[in-house]
Amino acid sequence: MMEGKNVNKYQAFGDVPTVMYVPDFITPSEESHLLDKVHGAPLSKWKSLKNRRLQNWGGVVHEKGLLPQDLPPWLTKITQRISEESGLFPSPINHVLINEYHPDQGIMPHQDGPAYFPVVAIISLGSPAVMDFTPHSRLRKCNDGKGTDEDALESGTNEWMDNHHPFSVVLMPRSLLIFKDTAYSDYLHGIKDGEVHQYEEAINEGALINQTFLDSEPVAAAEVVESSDPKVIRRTTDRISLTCRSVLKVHKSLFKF
Ligand SMILES: O=C(O)CCC(=O)C(=O)O
Ligand SMILES: [Fe+2]
Repeated sequence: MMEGKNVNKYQAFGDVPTVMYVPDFITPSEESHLLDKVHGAPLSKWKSLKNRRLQNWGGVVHEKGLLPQDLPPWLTKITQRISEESGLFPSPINHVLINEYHPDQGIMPHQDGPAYFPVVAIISLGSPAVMDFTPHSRLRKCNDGKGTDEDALESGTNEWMDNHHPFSVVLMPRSLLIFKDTAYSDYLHGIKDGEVHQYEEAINEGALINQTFLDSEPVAAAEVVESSDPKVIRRTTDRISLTCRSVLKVHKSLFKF
């Protein structure tokens, strides 16, 4: 696979080599443009779930592959850039899920489905949030084989095999997060409900220093507090994320499934 031309921007983190975070991947005006496009989509494009809304672009993902639909130009522009710069996608990004979260909404810890190539690129817009990664329950020490991921998350006192440990990434607006390989296969990822997200364990803390976040529009309604108890306060602005992935198996017609 070819290395991306800006591969040095795609810094991995210490013992979590399969997570990359690029602050300010897009400019404030690109952010506004993307937000306008997301909000300009027809209302019928939104699917409401219990705890968030989403738009599905690129077609319908089935267990066996993708029944494709062309991505609109405003999405191909950004996905081509991610693909070219990172050099991590084996084929064009052909699927984008757009999630919208109110400040008190999150997403349950989960793993992405088997239909996707195991590299995920997430662009964040609007309010910041903290994404938590938790090792899969099969990686617990003394695993009796019966533990569920819910058990693992609830007990909090788990010991993990090897160097698998829970960690978090602060997702600032305009940033790009990429996770792949081990982070994709051995961890669940999720975002807590609630307007305040702690981030003591954030692996990208260094990348947050000098963020011009508080000065920038249109997201001044949220705040990153650096103290002995660092946290992200989400306040009034929604967070919109673009989850960009490749589905390798593409079906030309429904009959070929
Ligand atoms: O909103 C995000 O950053 C994460 C979304 C996600 O994990 C997903 O759609 O599978
Ligand atoms: Fe996900």
